[in-house]
Amino acid sequence: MRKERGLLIVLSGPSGVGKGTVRKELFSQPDTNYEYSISMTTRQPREGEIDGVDYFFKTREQFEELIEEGGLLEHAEFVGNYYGTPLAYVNETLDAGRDVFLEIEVQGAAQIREKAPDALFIFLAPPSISELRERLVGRGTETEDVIAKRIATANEEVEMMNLYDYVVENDEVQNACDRINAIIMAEHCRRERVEKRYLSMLKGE
Ligand SMILES: Nc1ncnc2c1ncn2[C@@H]1O[C@H](COP(=O)(O)OP(=O)(O)OP(=O)(O)O)[C@@H](O)[C@H]1O
Ligand SMILES: Nc1nc2c(ncn2[C@@H]2O[C@H](COP(=O)(O)O)[C@@H](O)[C@H]2O)c(=O)[nH]1
Repeated sequence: MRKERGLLIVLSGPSGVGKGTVRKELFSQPDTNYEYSISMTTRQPREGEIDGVDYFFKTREQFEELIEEGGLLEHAEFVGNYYGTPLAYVNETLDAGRDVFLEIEVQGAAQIREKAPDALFIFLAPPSISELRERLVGRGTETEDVIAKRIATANEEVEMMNLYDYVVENDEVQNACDRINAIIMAEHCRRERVEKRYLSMLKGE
């Protein structure tokens, strides 16, 4: 029997909204049924970040080679650094029938919308821009200058939220996780219904 291709789930939203926090919480749940695609970046590792766990850390030369070779599903330059999704891992995992979860910024999500319009697009939104700023400052990983650039970019990014299938407010981490799990479950049910309808149409029922 033909194996159903997995679902590509794209979680996007401004820097500091809590994408990583929500994603880690989702993946800490024992019944999580999707795989996380580890991104590549040219940014310097933050304290405690591990190569191959948080990111695959690359030089600009290595990253540009990957772009040339067509090794990335999408990539973007964000506040001075490259970020991108390895293509082979995503394809192999989806082909094996497993769902893949991407946590990326909005330019990359827009590229995936072009290449894989049947992916599920979720925008994680902050309660307000001032709360977003507080979260970025509170995280304490960027300089004031970089925080200012990320906030300026966030103002443009929130304009894009109407292009997404769903907008989830990250007020409380657990609420956001519950909403995302419900959206993914509903999407699977919708796809199953469409597939059944299509098969019965083919059989002439
Ligand atoms: N619902 C929430 N309420 C309060 N603080 C939160 C919430 N979600 C995340 N945070 C905090 O906000 C900060 C930024 O979160 P996180 O690093 O997960 O954001 P991000 O969207 O992944 O950022 P980036 O895109 O820069 O990687 C962290 O200090 C985190 O603990
Ligand atoms: N387009 C892509 N964006 C990505 C990817 N991996 C992470 N990101 C996003 O970049 C910013 C900055 O990340 P940070 O770790 O430096 O704070 C943030 O919005 C990430 O979600 C990717 O593969 N492609």
